Amino acid sequence: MTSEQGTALGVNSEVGTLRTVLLHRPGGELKRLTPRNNDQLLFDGLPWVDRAQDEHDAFAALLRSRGVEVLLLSDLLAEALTISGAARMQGISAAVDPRRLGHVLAQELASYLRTVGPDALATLLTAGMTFDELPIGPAGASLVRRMHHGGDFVIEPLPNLLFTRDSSFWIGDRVAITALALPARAREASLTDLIYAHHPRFLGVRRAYESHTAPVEGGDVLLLSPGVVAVGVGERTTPAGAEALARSVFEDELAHTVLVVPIEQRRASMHLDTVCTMVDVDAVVMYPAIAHTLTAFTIRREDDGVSIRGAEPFLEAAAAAMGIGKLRVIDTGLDHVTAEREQWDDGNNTLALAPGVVVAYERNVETNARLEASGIEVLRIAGSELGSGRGGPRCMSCPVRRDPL
Ligand SMILES: NC(=O)NCCC[C@H](N)C(=O)O
Repeated sequence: MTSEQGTALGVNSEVGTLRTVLLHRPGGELKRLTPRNNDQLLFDGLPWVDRAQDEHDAFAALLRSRGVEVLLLSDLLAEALTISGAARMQGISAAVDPRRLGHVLAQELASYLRTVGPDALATLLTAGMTFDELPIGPAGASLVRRMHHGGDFVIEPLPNLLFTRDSSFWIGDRVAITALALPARAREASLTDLIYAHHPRFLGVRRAYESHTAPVEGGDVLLLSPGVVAVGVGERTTPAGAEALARSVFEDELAHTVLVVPIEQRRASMHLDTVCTMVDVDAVVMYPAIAHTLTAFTIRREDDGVSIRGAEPFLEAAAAAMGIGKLRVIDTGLDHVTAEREQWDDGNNTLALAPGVVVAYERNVETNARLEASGIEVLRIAGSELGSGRGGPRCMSCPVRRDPL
């Protein structure tokens, strides 16, 4: 057992010193994006893939240079598929959809996938497969094969795997596999599920939010302080999802308070972490247009059930729940146009490596300058290609181990 394996995994805040993180180095799945499918696959443009990989490598290198252990999703996936037949079955059955492929093709595809080695299978499960790439004989009795175009997907690619924040998150010593709201992302959770179930690194790790009763995405979940969780409700996480998550974390004694934060249902603010992230134990960077209008419902665990208050101003409700006098907002103080541009480019989506130390996209010059003026150390990364999926450093990282606060 390595020393890392001997150290307890878990996360109880947004800012405790980051020790281990899960990233996904983008690969062949980004090469599937075309002007015809990019909207449906939730990208705003077509990234230059080699450059996106360079940018991602630099992000991973920066984290390593700061002492963070970087786990890569593809490596974990291939290792889990190598070790476990059950993992292979799980990955294959999530990727083969008989409703879309028909039974003939579904059976042929599943039989083929069972013969593929673990590395190749990991690639197929992430990058997908087109009808042209089907290695099995003529269409025969499959009407579906006869009627599809060669470039259509037999297995849909998962370009948004890059945003590891959304398909799982840790709360305390448990991991939650999320229920992703949109069809383009739903299968991502089958891969995080199989990794956490079958990779030896995660042996014995227990689950949070197991019921999956309604959509909850990790980008909407902020661990404001030990025991206090904020959950954004908007385009992705639903009110039912937030309610179910609250009940689940109360039952498992992972939190005593959940703040449910309504956010506008539009692409620019698809998750709470697109408008607000923590940069210190008592400080957030927030999109100025909403900083003082955001509200929250406060759900508390009580001896005889739960209580719900609100909605009240978010900053006050958060400070009260966290037991601090005030939650500092780093006042980006920007004019409307600059603030809107930098919010769109994920200026508010920072990843904290420790209290007061964050990773941010370099392009958000004004927001970064304001953060530094407030005493925050900003480690800049390039993101011109990575950002075309509309996600920043927080979206691209799932902390697995932070020092407890
Ligand atoms: N937490 C996040 O905000 N993640 C970014 C997700 C971007 C992705 N293209 C999506 O639309 O889901």
